Amino acid sequence: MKKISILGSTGSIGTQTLDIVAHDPERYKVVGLTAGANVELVIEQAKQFKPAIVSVASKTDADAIRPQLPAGTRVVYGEEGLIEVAAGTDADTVVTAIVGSRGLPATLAAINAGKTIGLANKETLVTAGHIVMERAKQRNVSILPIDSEHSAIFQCLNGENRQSIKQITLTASGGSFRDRSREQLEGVTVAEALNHPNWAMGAKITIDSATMVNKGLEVIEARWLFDVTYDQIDVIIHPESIIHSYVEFSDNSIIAQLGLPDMRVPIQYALSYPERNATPTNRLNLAEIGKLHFREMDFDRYPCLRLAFECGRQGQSAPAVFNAANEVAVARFLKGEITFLDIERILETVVSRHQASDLNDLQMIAEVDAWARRLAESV
Ligand SMILES: NC(=O)C1=CN([C@@H]2O[C@H](COP(=O)(O)OP(=O)(O)OC[C@H]3O[C@@H](n4cnc5c(N)ncnc54)[C@H](OP(=O)(O)O)[C@@H]3O)[C@@H](O)[C@H]2O)C=CC1
Ligand SMILES: CC(=O)[C@@H](O)[C@H](O)COP(=O)(O)O
Ligand SMILES: [Mn+2]
Repeated sequence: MKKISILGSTGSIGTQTLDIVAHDPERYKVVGLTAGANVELVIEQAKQFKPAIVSVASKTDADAIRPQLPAGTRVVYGEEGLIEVAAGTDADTVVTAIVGSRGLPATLAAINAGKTIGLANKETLVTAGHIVMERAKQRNVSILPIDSEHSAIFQCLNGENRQSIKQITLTASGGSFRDRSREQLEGVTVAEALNHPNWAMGAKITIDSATMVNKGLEVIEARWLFDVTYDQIDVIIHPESIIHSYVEFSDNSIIAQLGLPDMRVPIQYALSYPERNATPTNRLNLAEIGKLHFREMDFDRYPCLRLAFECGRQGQSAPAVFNAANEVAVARFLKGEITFLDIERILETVVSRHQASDLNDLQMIAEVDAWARRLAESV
């Protein structure tokens, strides 16, 4: 039986991970859960899955939920609580499903403790890819991608010689506004932006998908996970999200991974790797679908993707600044403080005012992250 802790169990990835666990209770046991604001849901989850430890955002929440949890459940809170759940249990695998770079310290703590990482939280790799990957190598820890594109690539590379990779191509749905011109983006609403054509996901990633920042983060994530150069990474628009990504090899052969857009497949693969287990998902029927479509990426239509490539190529602190500015801009858009197009204006302003420098530790990362956030709040 595999023991699992989930950081961010109340979110889209967190709840789908629990769905996989509930589908296979003989194979998986939950030992730790963490929530942010949604204490009602984490209470329900704790009653159903009986983890040894639960973390919530604040001491007030921790004190309030303690009497409602199964007897013996440890309740912790805050940043230290997250780290305790990430590193202080007998979990084999820690699923990182918190949104944003705030997940970084707990992810590193889990790696330090020798836990296998099921990585959904792409912002951690964008912010500190060099530190995370180096630490994982030192500790001989596997980082198994949950992000659908990276799970696809990981599956395409199974048994392949990494030296034979010619090109990795990430597929992008195009997001909520894929059929609109840039002029038609003026005045779009939050509700429209949250209406993703293919995937039901948390609010932040859904907005990132619409701006194409999500694909930018994924380009940087792929650079670290698969140790390839930015020249080896390409993005193509594929509106159906059936081909989740593909790899071209030195002999011009291409291997792709396909499936219906359902995150429970890549989650299951990360939990069961190197085995494959059944999932409670629907099967793909290509004859029923009939046609799949592809379009070349238009970097003028999606300037945030161009900026992400530039930040990735620049390296050092540039990706961390790009990520932090984006987290603030998206939060401001979701609160109705700025327009959709202001997100990219903020990103461009913050990135252009940043002088990239080396990031050697968490303290330096925290400082540059805070600088970018302050500027993104004030633009
Ligand atoms: N959703 C998807 O299909 C995919 C998501 N990802 C990545 O996975 C990660 C999670 O995404 P998703 O599940 O959509 O996001 P959600 O917004 O649905 O969930 C985020 C989770 O993080 C928790 N959280 C938020 N703020 C805090 C905080 N301050 N302290 C502690 N916990 C906090 C939330 O808790 P609460 O709700 O209790 O406040 C929730 O459990 C992201 O990095 C995303 O990019 C990658 C590929 C696909
Ligand atoms: C499900 C998943 O992995 C998301 O990151 C998804 O890729 C978002 O879709 P697009 O960014 O392609 O619109
Ligand atoms: Mn993805």
